[in-house]
Amino acid sequence: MSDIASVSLERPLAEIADELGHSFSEFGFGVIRDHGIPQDLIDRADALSKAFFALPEAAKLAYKLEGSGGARGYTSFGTEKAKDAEVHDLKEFWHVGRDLPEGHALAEFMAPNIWPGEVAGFEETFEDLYAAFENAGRRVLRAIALHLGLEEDYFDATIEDGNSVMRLLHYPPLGDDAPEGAIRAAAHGDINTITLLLGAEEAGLELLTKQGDWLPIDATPGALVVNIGDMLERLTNGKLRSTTHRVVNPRGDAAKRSRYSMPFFLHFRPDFIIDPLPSCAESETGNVPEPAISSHDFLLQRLREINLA
Ligand SMILES: O=C(O)CCC(=O)C(=O)O
Ligand SMILES: [Fe+2]
Repeated sequence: MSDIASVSLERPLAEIADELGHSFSEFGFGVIRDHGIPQDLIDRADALSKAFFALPEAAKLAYKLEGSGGARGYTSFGTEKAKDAEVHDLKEFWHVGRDLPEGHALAEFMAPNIWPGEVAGFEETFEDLYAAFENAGRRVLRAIALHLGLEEDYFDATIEDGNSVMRLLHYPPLGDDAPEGAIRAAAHGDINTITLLLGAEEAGLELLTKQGDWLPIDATPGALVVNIGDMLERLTNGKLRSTTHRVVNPRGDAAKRSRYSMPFFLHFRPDFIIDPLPSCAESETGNVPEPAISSHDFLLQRLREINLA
């Protein structure tokens, strides 16, 4: 078994497509260097995320939108629970989504963003980071398209105006009062198309291999960890794997430190129909294709399972 691929996104896509594709088939994960998201933007975003989570709980709770499924703004510690988990995750987070112009045909699927007034520069910085994540994600999907034998730009139209969500995550230092068995992020698969994650150089992220072992993911500082979500797994009839992963609690001194990370959950357009690709038929993957479903309906199904809708 080879290792998780680590590739430079500056290389010609045709050269990296299969290396990445095989890593996504075997592990569901790949590491991307030279992803084009400027380091100074990442540094600013990190600092602002830390500044937000350092606010008093009451100030943060003012940005919790009841009944919105946590799609925008703040979700407090002790809310999200992985599918089938007994206890909640040890994390709090903030969601930034796409801002569509008023009257846009897809506006009904995407609530407007809210911004914490206490943290100067938050809106501008995270709008920029959202756009930078999108560009990197589009390029990764072009490599995936080549690997699948599709036109390079196949995915471009499928993600245009998609309801991708950027999550700023804070796992506080471990308290003594955590429920038995609770971990920073319990084992789960991501729901979306692909996820691009910044901050994985801080230890804790692990994936479940096909053989059933937990494999720590170690990323070089500044690299993007990319994983396949359930929607792309369904479209490719399991050829690309949406792999179960988790964030374990650190031991020793690290337990006294917070962990911060920033996943970008790249989504298809809400009206994109996830209909398994003919090139990923049962004869190729051994799986019976799932029926077609719109990306929006699929998302709703899954959010209900994790307590967010
Ligand atoms: O914080 C991390 O490293 C991973 C987070 C994650 O898997 C998620 O939020 O879906
Ligand atoms: Fe995840």
